[in-house]
Amino acid sequence: MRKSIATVCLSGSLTEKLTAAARAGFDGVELFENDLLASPLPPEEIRSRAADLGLSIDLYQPMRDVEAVPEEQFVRTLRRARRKFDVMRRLGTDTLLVCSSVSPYAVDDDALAAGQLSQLADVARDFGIRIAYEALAWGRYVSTYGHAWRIVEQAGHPSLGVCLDSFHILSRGSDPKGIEDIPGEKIFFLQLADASLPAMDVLQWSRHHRCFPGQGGLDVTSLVRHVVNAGYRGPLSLEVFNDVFRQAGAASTAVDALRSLIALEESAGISPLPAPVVPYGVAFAELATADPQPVTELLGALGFRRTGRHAAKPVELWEQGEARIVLNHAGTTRREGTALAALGLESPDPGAAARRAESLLAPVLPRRRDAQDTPLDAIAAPDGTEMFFCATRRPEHPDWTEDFPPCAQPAQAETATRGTITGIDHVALTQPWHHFDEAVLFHRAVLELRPHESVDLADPYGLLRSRALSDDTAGLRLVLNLAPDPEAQDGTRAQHIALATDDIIATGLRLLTAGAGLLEIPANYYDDLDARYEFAPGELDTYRALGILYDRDEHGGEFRHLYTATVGRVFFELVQRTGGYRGYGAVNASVRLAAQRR
Ligand SMILES: O=C(O)c1ccc(O)c(O)c1
Ligand SMILES: [Mg+2]
Repeated sequence: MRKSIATVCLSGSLTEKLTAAARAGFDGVELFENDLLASPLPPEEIRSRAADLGLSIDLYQPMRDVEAVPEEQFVRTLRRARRKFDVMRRLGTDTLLVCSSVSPYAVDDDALAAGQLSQLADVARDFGIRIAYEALAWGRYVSTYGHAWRIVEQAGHPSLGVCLDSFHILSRGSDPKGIEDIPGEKIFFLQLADASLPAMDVLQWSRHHRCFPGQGGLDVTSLVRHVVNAGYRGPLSLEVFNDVFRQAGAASTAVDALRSLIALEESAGISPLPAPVVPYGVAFAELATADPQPVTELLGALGFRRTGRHAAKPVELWEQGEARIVLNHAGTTRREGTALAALGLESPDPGAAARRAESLLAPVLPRRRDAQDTPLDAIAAPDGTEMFFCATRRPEHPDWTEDFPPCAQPAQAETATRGTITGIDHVALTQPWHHFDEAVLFHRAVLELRPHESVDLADPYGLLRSRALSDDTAGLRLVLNLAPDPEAQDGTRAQHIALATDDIIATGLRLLTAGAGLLEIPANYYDDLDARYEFAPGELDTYRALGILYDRDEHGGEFRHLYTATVGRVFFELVQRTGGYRGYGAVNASVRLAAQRR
């Protein structure tokens, strides 16, 4: 279907908004009146710029407080409407959105509403214009789509139809099934938005916390199915009021927006995409470092061994169990010290995974970083992290580990005790504030990961918003964090790699013996644990000594985890899950964050 976006979704001047929408690949826009009023360009100029960019102006909006008002007020409305119809003619747009009245002078009288909307539609018809009537969730008397449709039906005017807005319908908990009772040709326009849950006052929720479909908690997909079943064939148009998108760059917001419609068309069964290819897990995490010594010491203390060295570049492979760290000495600035630069995702079909990502507008990176490297399909995530779709030592695919010929081991590493680290449990990526919702949708759509509820974690100097995504068999887990202060030079900017261990105590002891810095957890935390749970004799003393944190879920699943000191922008978490524990120890986050602040 045609895809449009309301100018209110994007930041900047009207020209910037139009350019961003066109570059992303939209077909049209809804022009918000405020964007027109604030623009120095005459309507004819806006019309021709849009046309030059390949954009139609699909809707002009909003006109307010039209219906069910006293006669003298309605006369003024008609006068204003004639002027607006003239502007719309100059803009080359033929549909005007009218929101249901919020006027204190409005009355609860459907016949009056239908009569006045019909008179407005009469005038509109002379200009070749159609009126799309939308029920605002907070409308004075008309707040549901069913009520708006009854009034439109009663008016029976060919130039009057309804505008459906997924936010107003779903925020009120209306059943979208009834949409199928509206004739498709009377649905003049469809506006789509999702929103985060839980709800708040509906007007504030609508004006500040809408997001693109797939980023929030509303079932926009089913609503679209009902609208298409009703016979609607107009554009799918995004109308999102969001405080973050108002400030973020219009170009990236527009791409994020179009991605949400592409994913929505797939989920609603309108147009298919290449099938999702769910990764098995993390094949490797790549750390770029300007200062390798602290991080190699830490990897050694964790029991990793340097198993390979790139033939041509200062890049090393470190391994333990299925956990692999690529250490790139050439890849970052001094200021960063050490940072997570890339993730390898173990993929059943790397090529197919890349094609799906590309169909969802993921930026595709060159398949080889250098001429001699194994070709790998790669994309950039919204935060800039490079994501490689790869296969590790699977004969049917190019093997990335072949870029790392084995290197001689120092003697003591050969005799080291069995490693207790088995793989990478999850990776936590700190997101820039304006890419958080975008990143959720990106990973959900591209990797078919299921977003968990967003949680707000108390940090001593702010809040850390955190949202995990995983697949149902939990082969791959990503945690997206939104730091209170992304510029800060402390733990809140850090990315972290959580390593799975089958023996957290042995791992902790090994770190302690090696003299590696462990995060110090206050005694008060252990006094509280002691008050909440019963432990075996001595168990809690071990946790105290090693800084192990503990959580238990309602099914008796247990989670034990500890943290290393932070190196550059990176730290490691060691996690041991037992009894089917699926969470991330969120209850312990504030204690951990405070310790990292110290
Ligand atoms: O918040 C508003 O006033 C408003 C205006 C126009 C719309 O289409 C809408 O959904 C909300
Ligand atoms: Mg709307």
